[in-house]
Amino acid sequence: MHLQNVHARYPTAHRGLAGALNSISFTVAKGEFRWLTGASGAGKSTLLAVLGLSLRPTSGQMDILGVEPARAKRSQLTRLRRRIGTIHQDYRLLEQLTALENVALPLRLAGTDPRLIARESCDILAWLGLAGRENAYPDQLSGGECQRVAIARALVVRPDILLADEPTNALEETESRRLLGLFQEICGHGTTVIVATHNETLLRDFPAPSIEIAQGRVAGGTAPLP
Ligand SMILES: Nc1ncnc2c1ncn2[C@@H]1O[C@H](COP(=O)(O)OP(=O)(O)OP(=O)(O)O)[C@@H](O)[C@H]1O
Repeated sequence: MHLQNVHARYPTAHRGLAGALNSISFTVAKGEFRWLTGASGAGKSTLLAVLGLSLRPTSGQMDILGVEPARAKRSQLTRLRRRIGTIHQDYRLLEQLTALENVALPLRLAGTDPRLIARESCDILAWLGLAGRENAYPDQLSGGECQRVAIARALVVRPDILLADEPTNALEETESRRLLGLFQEICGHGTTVIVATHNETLLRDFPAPSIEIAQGRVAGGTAPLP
C-alpha cells in the first residue's frame, strides 16, 4: 500500500478545524508488519479507517493492493474491501447474531461454499479459545471474548491486509503474545498487517518497524528491519 499526501477529516468536523489527518505519506509492502503508534487522539483509528476504505480522503493519492480507491468503480471497491480485514477498537459485533454467525458473515458475503463456512468459522473460534461459545450472543460474552470474536471475523477471510486497532486491549498477556505470533505468521504468508497499539510491552517484545502519528501527521517511526 502507498499513501501520498493523504488528508482526511470527518464529515462532522466543523469548517475551519484542522483535518484529522494531514499530508500522510508512507509505503508498506505486501507481507510487511507495521506498528501504528501515537498518543490518544493522534489519528491512528482515523488512519485505519482510511486504509480500510470506510473514510474517504479529502485529497491525496492512495494505492491499496494495486487499486486507487478514488478512481475505482463501486464493484471494484466492494471486492477490495473484502480483501481487507479490520479489527475495530469497539469490536462492532452484530448483537443479533451469535459469535459463530458474526464470524461467518464475511464468508457468506464473499459467497464462500456454505459447507466450508461453518468449518472455517468454528476452527478460527477454537484457535482463539472460544470453542463452546459459538452460540453465545455478544451480550453474553465478556469484553475479551468479544474482542476474540472480532479478531476471528477479521481473520476468517484470510485477508490480504489486516488492520487492527488496539487488538489486545481486552486480552490477557499470554493471549496477546499468541495473537502477535499469529499476526507475524500471516505476514509470512503475504498478508500486510498494521496494528495500532499503546502497549509498550508488546512494542518492546515484538520489535518491528513502526509508523508514529502525532496530531494527524506522520511524526516518525523506525526504519524497516534488515
Ligand atoms: N467519528 C468521528 N467524528 C469526528 N471526529 C472524530 C471521530 N473519530 C475521531 N475523531 C477525532 O479525530 C481525531 C483523531 O482521533 P482517532 O480516534 O483517530 O485517534 P487515535 O490515535 O486512534 O486515538 P486513541 O489512541 O485514543 O484511539 C481526534 O481529534 C478525534 O476527536
